[in-house]
Amino acid sequence: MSIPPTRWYRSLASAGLLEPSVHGPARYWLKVEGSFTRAIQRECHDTFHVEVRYEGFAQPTREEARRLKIPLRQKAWIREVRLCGDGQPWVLARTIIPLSCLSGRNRVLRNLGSKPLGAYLFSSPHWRRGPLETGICQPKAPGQPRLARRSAFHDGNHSLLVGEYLLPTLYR
Ligand SMILES: C=C(O[C@@H]1C=C(C(=O)O)C=C[C@H]1O)C(=O)O
Repeated sequence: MSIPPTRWYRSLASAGLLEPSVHGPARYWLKVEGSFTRAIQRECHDTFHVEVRYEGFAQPTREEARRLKIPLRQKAWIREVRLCGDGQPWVLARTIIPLSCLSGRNRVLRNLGSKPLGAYLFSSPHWRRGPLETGICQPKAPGQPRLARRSAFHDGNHSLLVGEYLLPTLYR
């Protein structure tokens, strides 16, 4: 299950002008504050786990590079996971971590494995979340996400970008 091309909007309201379904059952998940991992864990009856689909140095998309203000050809540490509740994938998450973010105390970001990134970001006093964007996906196959959310996290002048793509199983 891969991440489809996505258009990003500064607010839920502006995305809603094109895609009224943002105001449907997914709305809660598009807006929920604090750690998304925690919010998902609260919804599980039984188990929660993070399944790593990809972790390594790769090329961000042009749009991601522009959003992070990094050189267009510079590779970054990219992490793609599935957040699974009660054995089902509920969310696909894609995180872009620029090279400048991987030194010093943040070296651990390369060694997360199945530990949720949110647990690290929200337990550290250094990271602050920027505003939430709303994403409208262009699914290419049945079952792919249609709606997403994204925000940058900042540690001083270092930033990383976390996109969370909601699978219909989460909100239907
Ligand atoms: C940013 C958070 O981290 C979550 C955990 C992720 C991971 O482990 O890669 C990715 C995206 C988020 O859904 C959060 O919990 O808010």
